[in-house]
Amino acid sequence: MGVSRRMKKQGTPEPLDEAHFTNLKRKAGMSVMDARRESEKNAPNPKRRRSNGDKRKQDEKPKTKEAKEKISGTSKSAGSVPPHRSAIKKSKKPDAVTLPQSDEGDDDSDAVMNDEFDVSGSDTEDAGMGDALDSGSDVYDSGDDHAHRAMFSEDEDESDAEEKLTAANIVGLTRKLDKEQADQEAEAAAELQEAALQTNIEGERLLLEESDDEAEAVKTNALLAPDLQMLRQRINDTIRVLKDKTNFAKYAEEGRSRAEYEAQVIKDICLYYGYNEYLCQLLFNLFSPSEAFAFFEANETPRPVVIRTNTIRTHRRDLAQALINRGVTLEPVGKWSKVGLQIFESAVPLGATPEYLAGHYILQAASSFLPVMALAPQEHERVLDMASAPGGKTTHMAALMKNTGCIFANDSNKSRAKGLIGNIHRLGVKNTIICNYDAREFPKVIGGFDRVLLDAPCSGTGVIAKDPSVKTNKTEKDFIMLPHLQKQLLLAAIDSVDHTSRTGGYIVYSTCSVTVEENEQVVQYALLKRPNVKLVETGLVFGVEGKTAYRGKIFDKSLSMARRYYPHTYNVDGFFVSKFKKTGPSPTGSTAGVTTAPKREDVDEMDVDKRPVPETAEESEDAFGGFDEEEDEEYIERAKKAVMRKKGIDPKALKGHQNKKKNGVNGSGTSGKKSSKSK
Ligand SMILES: C[S@@+](CC[C@H](N)C(=O)[O-])C[C@H]1O[C@@H](n2cnc3c(N)ncnc32)[C@H](O)[C@@H]1O
Repeated sequence: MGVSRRMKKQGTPEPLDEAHFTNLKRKAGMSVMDARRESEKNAPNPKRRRSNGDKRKQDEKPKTKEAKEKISGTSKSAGSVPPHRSAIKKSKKPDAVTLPQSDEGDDDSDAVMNDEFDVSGSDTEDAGMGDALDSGSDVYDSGDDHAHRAMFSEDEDESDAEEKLTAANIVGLTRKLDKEQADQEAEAAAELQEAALQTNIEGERLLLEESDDEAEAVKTNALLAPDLQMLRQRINDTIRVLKDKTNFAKYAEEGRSRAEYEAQVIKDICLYYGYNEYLCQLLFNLFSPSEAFAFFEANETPRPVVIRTNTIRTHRRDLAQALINRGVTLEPVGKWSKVGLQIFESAVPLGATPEYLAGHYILQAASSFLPVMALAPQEHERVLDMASAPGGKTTHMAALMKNTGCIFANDSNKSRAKGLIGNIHRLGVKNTIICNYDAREFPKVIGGFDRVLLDAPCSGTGVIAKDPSVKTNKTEKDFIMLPHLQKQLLLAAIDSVDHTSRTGGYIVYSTCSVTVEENEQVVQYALLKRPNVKLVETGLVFGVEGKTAYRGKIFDKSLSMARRYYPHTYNVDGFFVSKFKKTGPSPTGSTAGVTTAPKREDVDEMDVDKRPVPETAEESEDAFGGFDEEEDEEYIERAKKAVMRKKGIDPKALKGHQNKKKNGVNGSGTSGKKSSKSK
């Protein structure tokens, strides 16, 4: 009972409650985004925001209990839980600070990475919780070493001790929460009556087509709050009509088709949340109408702030203790991860603690752990991370491999690689080579990997809460171009793997998008083009099955082994994870095998620069690993010569030949030499 309410965790999460989402940005006549901007403007620091909490909290309540259940598809009896932000607060907590942006990004847009979270800010429902949680404060009191030792026990996943500790504090908390709930219910009952008057609008009226002027008025925030409420109510009502055949027969207006209702609700959702119509329809089609509504709602609130312990440098228990001592309120992210910590509140900037600077953790969204967990790279393997910047997953892989073996961390975007290099140095990763290729070319560069991760560039429809610009800037063209690139990249990933690998032979394909076009359809394409791979279980303990059929398209049955993650079901960023096993060589004519990986003995013989790498990116001359072009050229020349010598070619002889060609000289060696000298 109380335990689950109090200790609401990220891991294997329960569906989100609608009340949590509805942080009513619905100020008079404002779009969601504008209202958010407005509230940020008015509440620049957490303290101020919190002082407004009560009023907001009132606003946030769903109009009716019934409506709440309809929208979220859950009811209290069905185990609906309060939002994740209803976490424990210390009785005397220091002022919270705005948390920094994540160290990693899950799509190729920089905007995704620029979001800032405020765990105690306007999006939370913590009004009143401070008092309520007095009794629980000692669990998170940094002085209570015993409590935290128990919480982060040796095997990192012990929950017994955690529960005992929690139980001791739960009675007072439960009483307080129950009282709050009773008050809310009384209030809701009063509102119910009021709402019944307001919303008892004839279906005909609800479905009246808006004139262009009216639609424009919504866009320009000229509508008054009641109209926005009515829009929301109409979405609710239409969703109810569309729920199933019975409801349609019962509630639909005579003469109106399902398609008309659908068109209406899409239009309303676009206006209410600010999506372009194409994307709205695409996302709406993924779910049942009520689930789609929950998805759109979930995109309006940020996901929990999570950090990943860097086990190269520390243990989660020690890190947790160190951060608690600094006034951070946290708890393990869930049983599914041994390295994640969910941050509820922090008195210090998480991107500037000594532990952060010493590389003990990285800010990383919980769902970004999943592709690496599925890949499960082993010690001493050779692994390729095809699209790796800024390195959240590369550094996770390095930690799982205990800094052994070798990771090729590639990204085609040199400027994004700056973050990758920074993270690699900060986190003490030493088994990684950074490359800057278009990954479609990779099998021609080097192959024979034990495992490959393709965390593909994508539209970012899973991270709309982080980057609301996706709502308007992703168009039909993106959903043609991106899958095209993703398919090419996936084939290259497959062709880069050594199917005879004794320990591996695996490829993980992931995106932070939820569209079928970028996920199942890409995987299906690869299965058709590469009969030498099959899908296997990801090994992930939670997640919705991949789709095997979608809008008339039938996919391979094995796609059910892929996993989908949604903000509204797991309170994590939207994600897709699939895992392939390569069972045979790539077909002739494919990119595979053009250049295979050199054998270990050959690598040892190669002309390798053994000078120490600078400790930090700042020490480097430029951010891309400190190489300058001239220096680079020298290394390339040396490596080329070594390769030539191995092939039995005299590099000097070839140099003369090249110089001749450069100068357009076809004649005698003398002129070639001359030009070389003059140069
Ligand atoms: C989703 S992000 C990768 C995030 C990264 N895996 C992490 O965990 O930090 C996708 C990356 O793909 C890179 N990218 C886009 N097109 C590429 C291509 N053709 N070859 C290699 N990388 C590419 C982008 O620069 C971007 O950094």
